[in-house]
Amino acid sequence: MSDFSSLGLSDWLIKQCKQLGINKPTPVQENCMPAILQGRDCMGCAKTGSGKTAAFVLPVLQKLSEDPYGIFCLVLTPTRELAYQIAEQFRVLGKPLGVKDCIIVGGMDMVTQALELSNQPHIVVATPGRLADHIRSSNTFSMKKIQFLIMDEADRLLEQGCTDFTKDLETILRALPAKRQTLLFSATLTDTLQELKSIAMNKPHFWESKSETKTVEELDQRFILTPEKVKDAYLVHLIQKFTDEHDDWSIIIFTNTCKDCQILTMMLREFNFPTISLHSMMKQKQRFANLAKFKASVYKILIATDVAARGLDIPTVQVVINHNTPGLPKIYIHRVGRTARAGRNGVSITLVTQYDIHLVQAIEAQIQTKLKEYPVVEKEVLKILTQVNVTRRECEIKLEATDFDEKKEINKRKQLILEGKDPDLELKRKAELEKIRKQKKLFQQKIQESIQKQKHGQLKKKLMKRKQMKKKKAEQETA
Ligand SMILES: Nc1ncnc2c1ncn2[C@@H]1O[C@H](COP(=O)(O)OP(=O)(O)OP(=O)(O)O)[C@@H](O)[C@H]1O
Repeated sequence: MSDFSSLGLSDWLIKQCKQLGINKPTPVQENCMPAILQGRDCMGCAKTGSGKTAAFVLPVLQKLSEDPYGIFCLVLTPTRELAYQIAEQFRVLGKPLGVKDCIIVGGMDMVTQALELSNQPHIVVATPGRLADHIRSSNTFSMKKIQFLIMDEADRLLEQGCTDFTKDLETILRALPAKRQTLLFSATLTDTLQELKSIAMNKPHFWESKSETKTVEELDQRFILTPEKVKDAYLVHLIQKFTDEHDDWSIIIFTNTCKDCQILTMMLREFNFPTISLHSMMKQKQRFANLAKFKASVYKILIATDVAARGLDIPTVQVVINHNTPGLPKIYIHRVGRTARAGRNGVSITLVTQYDIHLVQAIEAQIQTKLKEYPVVEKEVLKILTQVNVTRRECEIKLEATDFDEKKEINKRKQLILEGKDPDLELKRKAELEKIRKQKKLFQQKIQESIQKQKHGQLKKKLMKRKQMKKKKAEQETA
């Protein structure tokens, strides 16, 4: 394995790395940094926790030190928390350079951000939506001279999931110079490879770690098969067990929805577990505050939606629990990747109901690893089942008494207005679509039924015919 200096990194940066305990390059750094330093576009696909951030931060800082100006580099990332984490890496590693960074994310004051942008920071780290808003509404900054465009979690930025970034990305790309270096990184690039290649146009250097498995070896991947109604009791049992056995462990629990995240947080608090939550229906300042408290181990348990699935680097996390089985293998890979980072060990436990078995099979096929059953004394779980379910119901009632659902509705309407749509018209359109969908389903059901009837009728006819022939034959034989 080579060292940082043979990869072309300057002494001052090597010294900075040493201070952070980064002594030898990881494979993604070893294979991507020389190409970036040579001025090439680069696409790097390596497992979670393998040091992809430093693989782009270090060469950018080196190039910035040779010709410092603002805005030199733009980093795009799908979540606000991740934007802060990346900016921090630039700040820490680039300390001797006095790097000026600026974070442009939603949920924070736009005027302050506009001012910071006009001060020509060296590095801008942004989520696409808010940056596109600034580009559309302001002419006090220019990104026409940027040297680097970096898309971290690049596949997420390009996929059309619940947050679709494509329109904002178009706006941003139009504001950038064609002559630039484009760097794309993720642990799961392959699904969107073609789209990514069109963004990194200059024959990018593509590097992918050559392992068959998609998750790290240090991760012990487990599952528990449970009926839906017993899930929460398993969860409480597992947390009790982990907290009894380990003082210094942190746990992340992933849930499917914001509401589930909120209810589980309330429930675990009723059991006196130091729990805090992170989901997109919280105010941004609260999100940052909660994450900071979790990172500082003030709270040992974080319950989060997939807003925390990608990129977050919290070394104390030893356990990831999937309260629901992720619908996509890719989401599973990122979620469980919040533990067992940078060579550390970790455990992931996925709660699986009988309806999720096909999802587990898809996950196993993708990661090329079989999940092992996590041993639990079922008697212990059944002992707390009633208490857990009653507590959950109480929390649900408490939440219903708040304006949680109402807030969700308001947030949805706000989002539609921001997208330039009329919320009432949109609701009508959705209702009509739903009606058409139902009619279509009904129609398909009817067709299926008539096909079945027809088949049944044909079969009946065949059987009758056969019977008649048999009868005729028998009569002929007796005659
Ligand atoms: N060469 C290195 N040696 C030791 N530790 C490193 C090295 N490079 C980075 N690290 C550390 O490894 C941890 C994980 O790095 P990073 O967050 O960049 O992972 P990642 O590959 O981006 O993961 P993800 O896909 O989950 O975003 C960080 O704490 C980082 O400081």
